[in-house]
Amino acid sequence: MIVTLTPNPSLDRALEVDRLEVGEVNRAHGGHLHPGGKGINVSRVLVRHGVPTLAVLPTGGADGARLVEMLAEIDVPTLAVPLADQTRSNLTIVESSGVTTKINAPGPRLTPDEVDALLAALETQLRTQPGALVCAGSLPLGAPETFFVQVAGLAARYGVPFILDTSGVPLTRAVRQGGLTLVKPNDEELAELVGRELTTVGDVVDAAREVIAACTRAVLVSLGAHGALLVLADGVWWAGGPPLVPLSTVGAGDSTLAGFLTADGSPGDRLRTAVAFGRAAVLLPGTAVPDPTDIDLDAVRVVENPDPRLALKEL
Ligand SMILES: Nc1ncnc2c1ncn2[C@@H]1O[C@H](COP(=O)(O)OP(=O)(O)OP(=O)(O)O)[C@@H](O)[C@H]1O
Ligand SMILES: O=P(O)(O)OC[C@@]1(O)O[C@H](CO)[C@@H](O)[C@@H]1O
Repeated sequence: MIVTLTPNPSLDRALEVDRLEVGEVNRAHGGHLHPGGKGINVSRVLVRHGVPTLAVLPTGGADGARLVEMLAEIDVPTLAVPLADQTRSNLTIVESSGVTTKINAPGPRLTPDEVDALLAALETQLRTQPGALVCAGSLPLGAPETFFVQVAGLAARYGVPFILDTSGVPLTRAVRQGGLTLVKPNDEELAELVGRELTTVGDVVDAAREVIAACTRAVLVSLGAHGALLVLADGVWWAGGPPLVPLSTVGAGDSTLAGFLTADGSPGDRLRTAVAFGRAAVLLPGTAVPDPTDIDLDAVRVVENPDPRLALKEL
């Protein structure tokens, strides 16, 4: 069983346009509505691939109720903590070329009691000793910057491996505190975390090793069209395949993480699966998540100890 926590879920609304004209009236020719938020997306993928999961999330207002209904319709078990404020909607605009523009709302403001209720709900699940806890996405207003530090403390108390996919100050605080099993940044989030530009494979590996020294056993760095790098204390693997023209890149990182969690075997095999899941996600519209039939492991090449001098853009 994998428990996910999404502190700031959303209804993901996607609109398709030929070309986005900024400052003009744009007419969409298609649209999609999906339950969203990074942890929720991980749970959605896990359900599709037969891995038991439960999504913990705060919800408020009509959109919050709709989100829980939509998750029930696709058999994603949820533990929803009620809020006085409203669950957010995030907007994606996808152009025919595959260029994706995303506008994320800040989300509801949680009261201190609601933050405590969310942590208490999570603790009820951690007591059952799930196989892992995945916390993913941004923090809503009112949640302290140390929110994931508190979550790490809870996970440690119950001996549950803690996997984190977030960014900015909440990520920095969690990394400083330690006690993580896996961190899943993209290259930009990792660059922000270590405070320098990352242009080569070696740059990413050095940055990931700093994170390993500080707080975690593994770092899975997604690189968009250039695949992903998995860095452990004793090895580095790259996996990727021919670039794809995306229908929507939203949630590709979440599918990547879910793919990694579903896979068995060597680190290279698990990375191959992760990248195949991410690639499958970009070929789906909105925040749709891949089915087993969408996964093409053969399209993914894995390289152990990739050349550190290679530019990320050359991968
Ligand atoms: N254009 C593309 N062509 C091929 N694969 C892609 C492309 N874009 C993304 N991917 C795949 O999806 C994975 C995740 O992409 P990315 O690094 O953009 O995730 P992310 O920034 O964490 O996304 P999100 O936060 O929206 O979930 C990549 O590792 C890669 O395997
Ligand atoms: O604002 P956050 O929490 O950082 O990201 C939220 C979000 O962009 O992440 C998912 C894709 O990864 C979407 O379903 C959702 O809209």
